[in-house]
Amino acid sequence: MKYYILTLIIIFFDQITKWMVKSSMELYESVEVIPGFFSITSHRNSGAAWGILEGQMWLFYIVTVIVIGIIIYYMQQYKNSYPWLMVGFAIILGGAIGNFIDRIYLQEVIDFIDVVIFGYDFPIFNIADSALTVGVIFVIIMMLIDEMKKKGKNAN
Ligand SMILES: CCC[C@@H]1OC(=O)[C@@H](C)C[C@H](C)CCCCC(=O)CCC[C@@H](CC)/C=C/C=C(\COC)CC[C@@H](O)[C@@H](O)C[C@H](O)CNC1=O
Repeated sequence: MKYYILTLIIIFFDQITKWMVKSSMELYESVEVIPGFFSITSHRNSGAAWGILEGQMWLFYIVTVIVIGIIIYYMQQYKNSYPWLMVGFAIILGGAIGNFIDRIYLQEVIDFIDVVIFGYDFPIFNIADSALTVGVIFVIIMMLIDEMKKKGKNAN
């Protein structure tokens, strides 16, 4: 149960930062934080990553509900056996719900984290996207570590 607190914290920070951007910045207004690397740019995206499937809200609702359903199912399954995996799932859940709230209320997602990584102007994203990406990578790493542990046991 305590993992859902992590989910709520991510949703809270995601919604707070989006609200601050929406209420205090003009659309497409940009504030350089670290010149040449990191800016806060008020942006909207009615699609998914890289603006794909723009405007397909019903598809996003269905996919997001499926993602949330799968995550909650696995969190119930593994809640006593894989604590670190639960952390990863709770982070993904926070990200998925954060963007889901935007899509329901605004039919688009508020983005504002504008970074230039190795000279590539990465798509502008938000806290929810960061949680989804970090959570997905974290879960993959935890599963790989668990696989190696199992192989190690079988080898002995
Ligand atoms: C992060 C998933 C995208 C997020 O998915 C969600 O909401 C989920 C819960 C529901 C979607 C309907 C389904 C996921 C589609 C998967 C996908 O798209 C492939 C993702 C690859 C990913 C590696 C894991 C790359 C990362 C990209 C970006 C994030 O970099 C940190 C750029 C984000 C910017 O394009 C920004 O405008 C996006 C905007 O905020 C809306 N966000 C979404 O749709």
